[in-house]
Amino acid sequence: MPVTRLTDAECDALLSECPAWQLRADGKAIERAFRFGDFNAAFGFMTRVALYADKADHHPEWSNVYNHVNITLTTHDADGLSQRDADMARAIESFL
Ligand SMILES: C[C@H](O)[C@H](O)[C@H]1CNC2=NC(N)=NC(=O)C2=N1
Repeated sequence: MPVTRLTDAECDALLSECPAWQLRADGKAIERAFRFGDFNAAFGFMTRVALYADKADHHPEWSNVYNHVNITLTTHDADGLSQRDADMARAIESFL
């Protein structure tokens, strides 16, 4: 199902609201690195993100090494950024 991509203005607004996120060089994703006190805290965060993703049917591209988590958000159905990514980034920030 085609999904509408964010406009440049919407993308700029998202990045100014969530300054810890960076726009990927190709402009099709946003990414952020997280560091937690230990693995337990990192995995608890990942669990909250996973529950959000399952409910939203919108899934991150992510990795975890001990207390580090890296997340990339993009909308495959749009081949770029959509409102789903903006909503998810804001939700993720609220988990911190
Ligand atoms: C069929 C299912 O609803 C789609 O494949 C969903 C699943 N999760 C998704 N996650 C992301 N990041 N992008 C998508 O386009 C997407 N599409």
